[in-house]
Amino acid sequence: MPAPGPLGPTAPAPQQPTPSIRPAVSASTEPVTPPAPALAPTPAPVPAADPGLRRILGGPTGLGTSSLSLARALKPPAPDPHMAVAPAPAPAPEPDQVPPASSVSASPVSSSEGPVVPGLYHHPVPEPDPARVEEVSRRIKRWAEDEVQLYPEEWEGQFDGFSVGRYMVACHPDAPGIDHLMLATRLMVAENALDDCYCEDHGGSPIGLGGRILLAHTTLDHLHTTPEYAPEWEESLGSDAPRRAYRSAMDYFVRAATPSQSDRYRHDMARLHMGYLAEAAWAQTEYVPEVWEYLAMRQFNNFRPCPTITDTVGGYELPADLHALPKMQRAIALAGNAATIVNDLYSYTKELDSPGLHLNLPVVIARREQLSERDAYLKAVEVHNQLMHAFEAAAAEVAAECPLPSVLRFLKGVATWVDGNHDWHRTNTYRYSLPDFW
Ligand SMILES: CC(C)=CCC/C(C)=C(\C)COP(=O)(O)OP(=O)(O)O
Ligand SMILES: [Mg+2]
Repeated sequence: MPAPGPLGPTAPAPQQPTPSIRPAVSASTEPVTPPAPALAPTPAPVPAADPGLRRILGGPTGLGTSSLSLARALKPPAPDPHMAVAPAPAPAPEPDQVPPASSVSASPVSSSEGPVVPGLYHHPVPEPDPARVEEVSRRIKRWAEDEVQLYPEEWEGQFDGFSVGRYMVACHPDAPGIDHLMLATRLMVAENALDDCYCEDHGGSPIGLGGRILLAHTTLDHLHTTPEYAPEWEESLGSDAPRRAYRSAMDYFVRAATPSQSDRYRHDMARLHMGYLAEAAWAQTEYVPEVWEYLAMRQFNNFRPCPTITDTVGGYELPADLHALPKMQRAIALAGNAATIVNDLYSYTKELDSPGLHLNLPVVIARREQLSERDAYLKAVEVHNQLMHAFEAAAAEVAAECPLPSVLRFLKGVATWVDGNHDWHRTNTYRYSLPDFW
């Protein structure tokens, strides 16, 4: 098997570097002025004619206010020859029309396979481009098996059942091509490998998790140390599947991203790892947190690192100072929280069946608020819906205050990721099934 990707300046190049996504400046020789993003040949288009963006941008509503909408004032996007043609979305309703059928599901069945959680506020997505899904699925399997030796043969069915190709194509419809999609797909696989193998049901345990996670985190945020100790660290990075996957996926990512995008990702992964540790500490002491405490933990043990790479995957950059705006941070946190509670709802029965008490929002609400399982689940749906509405309001606020093309495209990308994430959970009937509450 070939060796995994490089660790930095002294390490060999990855096996299949993709010339089209090689950055102008090597990640190891970061200039004072950040280089242009390697994957951003063109400035971010302004996707304002899209109803999805109108949803994010919001603007005043009510009779006679449509001309005030920020989204309507913006130009439509320049056509992108690399982008898959998605079915044209339906036009946004005028204020006196009925709201889009997309908003709240009253029926447990949506258009394609897999029921929607009844009452869940969500937005259906176009069917992901099948050609992209097929190619991403083919390439990710080659990467998992040949480059990082991710799983033993007997886990192959679970890898296929995860359907990560469909997941990432649905979440990143604006990716210029397969190489960009692969950046997100490798990271998604690596993140799940670590969660499964360190924390959950593929050999994971809360005991000693802090040490294991910290060492794995150095695949993303390298150890800088003396020549005496560096070789042992370098060797450790190939010593288990999660570390091999993190190291390789990050290596590809760093080569494609700007330094500040890579740093953003490292920071989000540190947040994620802190969340894993809180969850593990509570499992170890059998502590059932209060609902707000659970929500705080789940804000860290969260999908956040996935939507926040939407600009790198889209081939442009949201500048660091705009990403850091408090209102942008709020919008990102709410998006991550809504997306993560979607997981709690769809994985509820899977987690009830797992050994021990697996915390998720319905379980914690039932315990802490003395509600029946059904009422607690319905309350968790309501919490999710409030988070989604809060995200959309927060995103509209940022867009109104800072209507720059990169900001608008980033917000749209995050919203699209949230919708694609919901759709993946809904359609992944291999992995998830709904409780029988309706
Ligand atoms: C992809 C990514 C950043 C994952 C990090 C955390 C994670 C695995 C989730 C937010 C999903 O939640 P959970 O661990 O409950 O996953 P399953 O329900 O087992 O699918
Ligand atoms: Mg879950």
